[in-house]
Amino acid sequence: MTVSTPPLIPMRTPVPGDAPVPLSIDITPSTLVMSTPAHLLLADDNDEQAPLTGPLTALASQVATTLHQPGMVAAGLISFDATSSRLALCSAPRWADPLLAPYCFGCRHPSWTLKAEPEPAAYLAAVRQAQEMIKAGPLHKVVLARTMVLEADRPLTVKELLAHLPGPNARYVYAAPTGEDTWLIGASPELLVSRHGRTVATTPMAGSAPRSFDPTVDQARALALQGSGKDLQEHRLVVDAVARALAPFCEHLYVPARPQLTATSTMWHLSTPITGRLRDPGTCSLTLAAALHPTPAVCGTPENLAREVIGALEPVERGFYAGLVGWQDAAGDGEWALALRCGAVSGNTLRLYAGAGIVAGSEPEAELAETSAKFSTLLRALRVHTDL
Ligand SMILES: C=C(O[C@H]1C=CC=C(C(=O)O)[C@@H]1O)C(=O)O
Repeated sequence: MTVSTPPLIPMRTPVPGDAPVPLSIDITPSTLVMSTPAHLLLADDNDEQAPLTGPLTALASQVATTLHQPGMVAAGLISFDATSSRLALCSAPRWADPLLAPYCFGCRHPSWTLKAEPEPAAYLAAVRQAQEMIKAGPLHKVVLARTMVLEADRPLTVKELLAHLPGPNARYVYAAPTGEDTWLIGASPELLVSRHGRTVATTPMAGSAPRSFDPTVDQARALALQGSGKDLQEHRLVVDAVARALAPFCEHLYVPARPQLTATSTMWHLSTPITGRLRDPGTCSLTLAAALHPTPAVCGTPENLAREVIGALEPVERGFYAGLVGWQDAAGDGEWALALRCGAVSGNTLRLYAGAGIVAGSEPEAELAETSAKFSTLLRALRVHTDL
């Protein structure tokens, strides 16, 4: 069994003013917080420039004209449907070492009430409907998501929620403002794309299995995933789409023939670390993100049909879930993770999102269990005990 190491991301060279791991993170309601395998970024809105809110296709040129000073970054969220974004333009980003472990000790957790939306039975019905469409063709794969609404007995703060999220293998931990006193927080395993100089990296994931507390069962699930025809097919669709989208930008593109296993604290995933070298050093990270998003890891194939099916079968708008969270600097370097394993925070409410890739060979009950396991990334971190 091969278990992957994190993707190769060159460390950013420390500059004067960088801080060591912070003991307490100083954030305001407009701070984007993003911890990646290489660093922690804290980016605040610039008082003189409103955040960029346009479609993904317009962002590369808007960011290029707006980031006029070395050291500035544009950082934030891009929606799943790519029509809207919220990128703060930050002239003095704070960089520090990544967050590796929870940094909240002995806090009082709220009491929660939970409600699945839609109910599990409705999700199962939607999965079966999607499978009928796949049988009829030409749909091959669609990612169907559901949500879980958690109501706390008191208002939630991003600071307290974020403090519990870092942990083993949650490669991208983030809290990003989405509006007046609303945020998306999450702990995602998946890198959509990074660009550092001429080096491009992406780690598509698809094909998953919940982890088990029993080590024997856990290993058996990992091995079964590695040999599962259904999961390998689901994974291949994503790798092919990603390689096709990146190829025109790259003079070399290394695509491993077989996926690896990646573990998070709650899931096993099939993942393929792809690296490339840019043909044109002027291609920025947002141009690459626009060419890739949405991959079949969050949407499906064919893409337009999958989008329609998602619109028809998912009762809750995705918003920024399954969109992108990340940053780009004035040199065009940047990192964009998929906004997965996340929840939208507003007042006392936290709405969690989780999806699963549906293909012809899917078993609806297993896809429901997979979404439950994906919810448990945040539920466990926040000490919410529930039988999903
Ligand atoms: C859509 C989600 O996960 C994606 C990422 C990794 C594996 C996936 C899968 O196996 O279905 C999903 O494509 C989610 O976490 O909500």
